[in-house]
Amino acid sequence: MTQSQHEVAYGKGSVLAYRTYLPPLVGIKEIPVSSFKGRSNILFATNIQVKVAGEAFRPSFSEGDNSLVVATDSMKNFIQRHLGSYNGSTMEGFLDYVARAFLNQYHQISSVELTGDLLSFEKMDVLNDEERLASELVFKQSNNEQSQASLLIERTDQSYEITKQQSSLKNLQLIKVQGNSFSGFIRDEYTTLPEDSNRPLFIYLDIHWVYEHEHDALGDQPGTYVAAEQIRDLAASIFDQTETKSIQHLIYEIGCTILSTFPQLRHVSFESQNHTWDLIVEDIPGSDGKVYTEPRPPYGFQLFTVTREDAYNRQKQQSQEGVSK
Ligand SMILES: O=c1[nH]c(=O)c2[nH]c(=O)[nH]c2[nH]1
Repeated sequence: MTQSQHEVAYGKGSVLAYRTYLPPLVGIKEIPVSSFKGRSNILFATNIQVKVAGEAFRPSFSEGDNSLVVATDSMKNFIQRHLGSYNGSTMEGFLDYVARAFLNQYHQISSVELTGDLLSFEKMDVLNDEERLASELVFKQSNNEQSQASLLIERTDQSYEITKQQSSLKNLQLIKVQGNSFSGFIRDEYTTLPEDSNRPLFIYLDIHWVYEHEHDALGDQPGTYVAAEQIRDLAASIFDQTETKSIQHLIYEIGCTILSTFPQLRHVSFESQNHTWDLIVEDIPGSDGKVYTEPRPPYGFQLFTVTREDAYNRQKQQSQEGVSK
Protein backbone atom coordinates (compact mmCIF):
# COMPACT_ATOMS: atom_id res chain seq x y z
CA MET A 1 0.00 0.00 0.00
CA THR A 2 1.40 3.39 -0.93
CA GLN A 3 1.45 6.17 1.61
CA SER A 4 -1.38 8.07 -0.08
CA GLN A 5 -3.81 5.17 0.36
CA HIS A 6 -3.77 5.53 4.15
CA GLU A 7 -6.63 7.60 5.41
CA VAL A 8 -5.85 11.08 6.67
CA ALA A 9 -9.03 12.45 8.19
CA TYR A 10 -10.50 14.28 11.14
CA GLY A 11 -13.75 15.94 12.08
CA LYS A 12 -16.39 16.71 14.68
CA GLY A 13 -19.17 14.57 16.17
CA SER A 14 -22.38 15.46 18.00
CA VAL A 15 -22.79 18.84 16.35
CA LEU A 16 -26.27 19.84 17.50
CA ALA A 17 -28.16 22.35 15.39
CA TYR A 18 -31.87 23.01 15.90
CA ARG A 19 -33.63 25.06 13.24
CA THR A 20 -37.14 26.43 13.60
CA TYR A 21 -39.36 27.03 10.56
CA LEU A 22 -37.40 25.23 7.88
CA PRO A 23 -39.58 25.10 4.73
CA PRO A 24 -42.01 22.17 5.14
CA LEU A 25 -41.64 18.91 3.24
CA VAL A 26 -44.75 18.72 1.05
CA GLY A 27 -45.63 16.96 -2.18
CA ILE A 28 -44.20 13.52 -1.44
CA LYS A 29 -45.82 10.55 -3.13
CA GLU A 30 -48.27 9.08 -0.62
CA ILE A 31 -48.55 5.30 -0.29
CA PRO A 32 -51.62 3.31 0.83
CA VAL A 33 -50.01 1.74 3.93
CA SER A 34 -48.98 5.07 5.43
CA SER A 35 -50.90 8.15 6.52
CA PHE A 36 -47.67 10.15 6.26
CA LYS A 37 -48.11 13.25 4.08
CA GLY A 38 -45.09 15.37 4.88
CA ARG A 39 -43.19 17.18 7.64
CA SER A 40 -44.03 20.62 8.97
CA ASN A 41 -40.33 21.23 9.83
CA ILE A 42 -41.45 23.76 12.46
CA LEU A 43 -38.66 22.06 14.39
CA PHE A 44 -35.79 20.57 12.38
CA ALA A 45 -33.43 19.24 15.05
CA THR A 46 -30.18 17.70 13.91
CA ASN A 47 -27.18 15.89 15.31
CA ILE A 48 -24.42 15.95 12.69
CA GLN A 49 -21.05 14.30 12.34
CA VAL A 50 -18.55 15.67 9.84
CA LYS A 51 -15.35 14.01 8.67
CA VAL A 52 -13.00 15.74 6.25
CA ALA A 53 -10.18 13.91 4.50
CA GLY A 54 -7.18 14.97 2.44
CA GLU A 55 -3.45 14.42 2.02
CA ALA A 56 -3.03 18.13 2.76
CA PHE A 57 -3.68 17.34 6.42
CA ARG A 58 -0.81 14.83 6.68
CA PRO A 59 1.74 17.40 7.98
CA SER A 60 -0.60 18.26 10.84
CA PHE A 61 -0.14 14.67 12.05
CA SER A 62 3.49 14.08 11.06
CA GLU A 63 4.98 17.50 11.88
CA GLY A 64 2.45 19.35 14.00
CA ASP A 65 2.04 21.85 11.17
CA ASN A 66 -1.45 23.34 11.58
CA SER A 67 -1.22 25.80 8.70
CA LEU A 68 -3.90 23.99 6.67
CA VAL A 69 -5.97 22.79 9.62
CA VAL A 70 -9.57 23.95 9.88
CA ALA A 71 -10.30 23.76 13.60
CA THR A 72 -13.06 21.26 14.36
CA ASP A 73 -14.61 24.06 16.42
CA SER A 74 -14.91 26.07 13.19
CA MET A 75 -16.49 23.04 11.48
CA LYS A 76 -19.17 23.06 14.17
CA ASN A 77 -19.85 26.77 13.56
CA PHE A 78 -19.87 26.18 9.80
CA ILE A 79 -22.57 23.49 10.07
CA GLN A 80 -24.72 25.45 12.51
CA ARG A 81 -24.63 28.65 10.44
CA HIS A 82 -25.37 26.78 7.23
CA LEU A 83 -28.50 25.34 8.82
CA GLY A 84 -29.62 28.98 8.98
CA SER A 85 -29.10 29.53 5.25
CA TYR A 86 -30.41 26.14 4.02
CA ASN A 87 -33.68 26.57 2.12
CA GLY A 88 -34.56 22.94 1.46
CA SER A 89 -36.66 20.54 3.53
CA THR A 90 -34.70 17.33 4.19
CA MET A 91 -31.65 16.03 6.03
CA GLU A 92 -30.34 14.56 2.79
CA GLY A 93 -30.60 17.96 1.12
CA PHE A 94 -28.95 19.72 4.05
CA LEU A 95 -25.97 17.34 4.09
CA ASP A 96 -25.49 17.85 0.35
CA TYR A 97 -25.64 21.64 0.84
CA VAL A 98 -23.12 21.68 3.71
CA ALA A 99 -20.74 19.19 2.09
CA ARG A 100 -20.50 21.28 -1.08
CA ALA A 101 -20.05 24.44 0.99
CA PHE A 102 -17.11 22.82 2.85
CA LEU A 103 -15.42 21.90 -0.44
CA ASN A 104 -16.01 25.43 -1.80
CA GLN A 105 -14.61 27.10 1.30
CA TYR A 106 -11.52 24.93 1.93
CA HIS A 107 -9.51 23.82 -1.14
CA GLN A 108 -7.34 21.45 0.95
CA ILE A 109 -10.27 19.16 1.72
CA SER A 110 -10.48 16.32 -0.81
CA SER A 111 -13.60 14.63 0.54
CA VAL A 112 -16.31 15.29 3.11
CA GLU A 113 -18.40 12.64 4.83
CA LEU A 114 -21.45 13.75 6.78
CA THR A 115 -23.92 11.79 8.87
CA GLY A 116 -27.01 13.48 10.26
CA ASP A 117 -29.59 12.21 12.74
CA LEU A 118 -32.96 13.93 12.59
CA LEU A 119 -34.02 14.20 16.23
CA SER A 120 -37.68 13.45 16.62
CA PHE A 121 -40.10 15.99 18.13
CA GLU A 122 -43.79 15.16 17.87
CA LYS A 123 -46.62 17.66 17.89
CA MET A 124 -48.72 17.48 21.07
CA ASP A 125 -52.48 17.39 20.85
CA VAL A 126 -53.91 20.47 22.57
CA LEU A 127 -57.38 21.86 23.16
CA ASN A 128 -58.18 24.59 20.67
CA ASP A 129 -61.73 26.02 20.60
CA GLU A 130 -63.03 22.81 22.25
CA GLU A 131 -61.33 20.64 19.63
CA ARG A 132 -58.20 18.59 20.19
CA LEU A 133 -55.72 19.56 17.49
CA ALA A 134 -52.01 19.09 16.86
CA SER A 135 -50.19 22.07 18.35
CA GLU A 136 -48.06 24.20 16.05
CA LEU A 137 -46.04 25.34 19.06
CA VAL A 138 -45.64 22.54 21.62
CA PHE A 139 -43.72 19.36 20.81
CA LYS A 140 -42.52 16.39 22.83
CA GLN A 141 -39.13 14.92 22.23
CA SER A 142 -39.40 11.30 21.23
CA ASN A 143 -36.59 8.86 21.89
CA ASN A 144 -38.00 6.14 19.67
CA GLU A 145 -36.78 5.29 16.17
CA GLN A 146 -34.78 7.91 14.33
CA SER A 147 -34.16 8.84 10.75
CA GLN A 148 -30.61 9.38 9.55
CA ALA A 149 -28.87 10.33 6.32
CA SER A 150 -25.25 10.02 5.29
CA LEU A 151 -23.28 11.34 2.38
CA LEU A 152 -19.72 11.17 1.02
CA ILE A 153 -18.70 13.80 -1.52
CA GLU A 154 -15.31 13.79 -3.20
CA ARG A 155 -13.54 16.56 -5.07
CA THR A 156 -12.80 15.62 -8.69
CA ASP A 157 -10.72 17.52 -11.28
CA GLN A 158 -13.67 19.58 -12.48
CA SER A 159 -16.25 19.46 -9.71
CA TYR A 160 -17.63 17.27 -6.91
CA GLU A 161 -18.97 13.75 -7.02
CA ILE A 162 -21.27 11.97 -4.56
CA THR A 163 -19.66 8.58 -3.99
CA LYS A 164 -21.91 7.36 -1.17
CA GLN A 165 -25.44 8.32 -0.22
CA GLN A 166 -27.72 6.49 2.15
CA SER A 167 -30.91 7.18 4.07
CA SER A 168 -31.80 5.20 7.16
CA LEU A 169 -34.39 4.43 9.77
CA LYS A 170 -32.59 3.38 12.94
CA ASN A 171 -33.71 1.47 15.97
CA LEU A 172 -37.29 0.70 15.05
CA GLN A 173 -38.44 -1.70 17.82
CA LEU A 174 -41.44 -3.80 16.84
CA ILE A 175 -43.26 -6.57 18.71
CA LYS A 176 -45.79 -8.86 17.04
CA VAL A 177 -47.58 -10.83 19.74
CA GLN A 178 -48.39 -13.90 17.63
CA GLY A 179 -48.28 -15.24 14.09
CA ASN A 180 -44.56 -16.03 14.03
CA SER A 181 -42.89 -19.43 13.88
CA PHE A 182 -39.30 -20.59 13.99
CA SER A 183 -38.79 -24.24 13.13
CA GLY A 184 -36.95 -26.60 10.79
CA PHE A 185 -33.48 -25.39 11.86
CA ILE A 186 -30.58 -27.81 12.45
CA ARG A 187 -31.02 -30.10 15.45
CA ASP A 188 -27.75 -31.54 16.71
CA GLU A 189 -25.89 -32.05 19.99
CA TYR A 190 -25.72 -28.25 20.49
CA THR A 191 -29.42 -27.56 20.05
CA THR A 192 -31.54 -26.76 23.09
CA LEU A 193 -34.00 -24.30 21.51
CA PRO A 194 -37.38 -25.99 20.93
CA GLU A 195 -39.22 -25.55 17.64
CA ASP A 196 -41.83 -22.83 18.00
CA SER A 197 -44.97 -22.65 15.88
CA ASN A 198 -46.20 -19.41 17.40
CA ARG A 199 -43.85 -17.03 19.21
CA PRO A 200 -44.08 -13.36 20.08
CA LEU A 201 -41.41 -11.77 17.90
CA PHE A 202 -39.65 -8.65 19.19
CA ILE A 203 -37.16 -7.16 16.77
CA TYR A 204 -34.94 -4.10 16.51
CA LEU A 205 -34.52 -2.92 12.94
CA ASP A 206 -32.12 -0.61 11.14
CA ILE A 207 -33.20 -0.13 7.52
CA HIS A 208 -31.01 1.64 4.98
CA TRP A 209 -32.10 2.64 1.46
CA VAL A 210 -30.06 3.85 -1.48
CA TYR A 211 -31.45 5.72 -4.49
CA GLU A 212 -30.68 4.86 -8.10
CA HIS A 213 -29.97 8.59 -8.70
CA GLU A 214 -28.55 10.45 -5.70
CA HIS A 215 -30.42 13.60 -6.64
CA ASP A 216 -33.76 11.90 -5.89
CA ALA A 217 -32.76 11.76 -2.21
CA LEU A 218 -32.48 15.50 -1.71
CA GLY A 219 -36.17 16.37 -1.48
CA ASP A 220 -36.11 19.38 -3.84
CA GLN A 221 -38.26 17.23 -6.15
CA PRO A 222 -40.36 15.74 -3.35
CA GLY A 223 -42.18 13.28 -5.64
CA THR A 224 -39.12 10.99 -5.59
CA TYR A 225 -38.28 11.42 -1.88
CA VAL A 226 -38.83 8.39 0.37
CA ALA A 227 -39.56 9.38 3.97
CA ALA A 228 -38.40 7.30 6.93
CA GLU A 229 -41.98 7.47 8.24
CA GLN A 230 -43.19 5.67 5.10
CA ILE A 231 -40.53 2.97 5.50
CA ARG A 232 -41.58 2.58 9.15
CA ASP A 233 -45.27 2.17 8.26
CA LEU A 234 -44.51 -0.19 5.42
CA ALA A 235 -42.33 -2.41 7.65
CA ALA A 236 -45.06 -2.57 10.31
CA SER A 237 -47.71 -3.41 7.75
CA ILE A 238 -45.69 -6.30 6.24
CA PHE A 239 -44.95 -7.62 9.75
CA ASP A 240 -48.69 -7.51 10.52
CA GLN A 241 -49.62 -9.33 7.30
CA THR A 242 -46.89 -12.00 7.17
CA GLU A 243 -46.87 -15.37 8.96
CA THR A 244 -43.16 -15.03 9.66
CA LYS A 245 -40.93 -18.10 9.51
CA SER A 246 -37.90 -16.22 10.87
CA ILE A 247 -36.54 -12.68 11.06
CA GLN A 248 -34.55 -13.50 7.91
CA HIS A 249 -37.83 -14.24 6.13
CA LEU A 250 -39.51 -11.11 7.48
CA ILE A 251 -36.81 -8.64 6.43
CA TYR A 252 -36.68 -10.13 2.95
CA GLU A 253 -40.43 -9.58 2.57
CA ILE A 254 -40.14 -6.01 3.87
CA GLY A 255 -37.24 -5.29 1.52
CA CYS A 256 -39.02 -6.62 -1.57
CA THR A 257 -42.13 -4.58 -0.75
CA ILE A 258 -40.10 -1.40 -0.22
CA LEU A 259 -38.41 -1.84 -3.61
CA SER A 260 -41.63 -2.58 -5.47
CA THR A 261 -43.31 0.44 -3.81
CA PHE A 262 -40.45 2.81 -4.61
CA PRO A 263 -38.92 2.11 -8.05
CA GLN A 264 -36.49 5.01 -7.56
CA LEU A 265 -34.52 2.94 -4.98
CA ARG A 266 -31.57 0.74 -5.94
CA HIS A 267 -31.43 -1.49 -2.86
CA VAL A 268 -32.46 -1.77 0.80
CA SER A 269 -30.22 -3.12 3.56
CA PHE A 270 -31.22 -4.46 6.94
CA GLU A 271 -29.56 -4.90 10.28
CA SER A 272 -31.97 -6.69 12.57
CA GLN A 273 -31.73 -7.98 16.12
CA ASN A 274 -33.81 -10.64 17.84
CA HIS A 275 -35.09 -9.59 21.28
CA THR A 276 -37.91 -12.13 21.51
CA TRP A 277 -39.31 -12.43 25.04
CA ASP A 278 -39.00 -15.55 27.20
CA LEU A 279 -42.20 -17.32 28.16
CA ILE A 280 -43.03 -17.37 31.91
CA VAL A 281 -46.74 -18.28 32.16
CA GLU A 282 -48.11 -20.32 29.26
CA ASP A 283 -51.69 -20.99 30.41
CA ILE A 284 -53.92 -18.38 31.95
CA PRO A 285 -57.31 -19.99 32.63
CA GLY A 286 -60.11 -18.33 30.68
CA SER A 287 -57.68 -16.21 28.66
CA ASP A 288 -55.60 -16.43 25.49
CA GLY A 289 -52.92 -14.42 27.28
CA LYS A 290 -49.46 -15.42 28.49
CA VAL A 291 -46.74 -13.76 30.57
CA TYR A 292 -43.29 -13.04 29.15
CA THR A 293 -40.07 -11.43 30.32
CA GLU A 294 -36.96 -9.95 28.71
CA PRO A 295 -34.56 -12.48 27.18
CA ARG A 296 -31.04 -12.85 28.60
CA PRO A 297 -28.36 -10.79 26.86
CA PRO A 298 -26.93 -12.71 23.96
CA TYR A 299 -29.04 -11.64 21.02
CA GLY A 300 -29.12 -12.87 17.44
CA PHE A 301 -28.71 -10.56 14.46
CA GLN A 302 -29.22 -10.66 10.72
CA LEU A 303 -27.70 -8.65 7.87
CA PHE A 304 -29.14 -8.64 4.37
CA THR A 305 -29.32 -6.41 1.31
CA VAL A 306 -32.41 -6.81 -0.86
CA THR A 307 -31.68 -5.95 -4.50
CA ARG A 308 -33.93 -5.03 -7.40
CA GLU A 309 -33.41 -8.53 -8.81
CA ASP A 310 -34.70 -10.03 -5.53
CA ALA A 311 -37.80 -7.82 -5.70
CA TYR A 312 -38.38 -8.70 -9.35
CA ASN A 313 -38.14 -12.44 -8.64
CA ARG A 314 -40.42 -12.10 -5.61
CA GLN A 315 -43.05 -10.31 -7.68
CA LYS A 316 -42.82 -12.93 -10.44
CA GLN A 317 -43.21 -15.70 -7.86
CA GLN A 318 -46.23 -13.96 -6.30
CA SER A 319 -47.98 -13.50 -9.64
CA GLN A 320 -47.38 -17.20 -10.48
CA GLU A 321 -48.87 -18.17 -7.10
CA GLY A 322 -51.82 -15.90 -7.89
CA VAL A 323 -52.39 -17.65 -11.26
CA SER A 324 -52.22 -21.15 -9.76
CA LYS A 325 -54.83 -20.34 -7.09
O1 LIG B 1 -35.73 -15.49 13.42
C1 LIG B 1 -34.82 -16.16 13.90
N1 LIG B 1 -33.72 -16.47 13.13
C2 LIG B 1 -32.67 -17.20 13.61
O2 LIG B 1 -31.69 -17.47 12.87
C3 LIG B 1 -32.75 -17.65 14.95
N2 LIG B 1 -31.91 -18.38 15.75
C4 LIG B 1 -32.51 -18.51 16.96
O3 LIG B 1 -32.01 -19.10 17.94
N3 LIG B 1 -33.72 -17.87 16.96
C5 LIG B 1 -33.89 -17.32 15.73
N4 LIG B 1 -34.90 -16.58 15.19
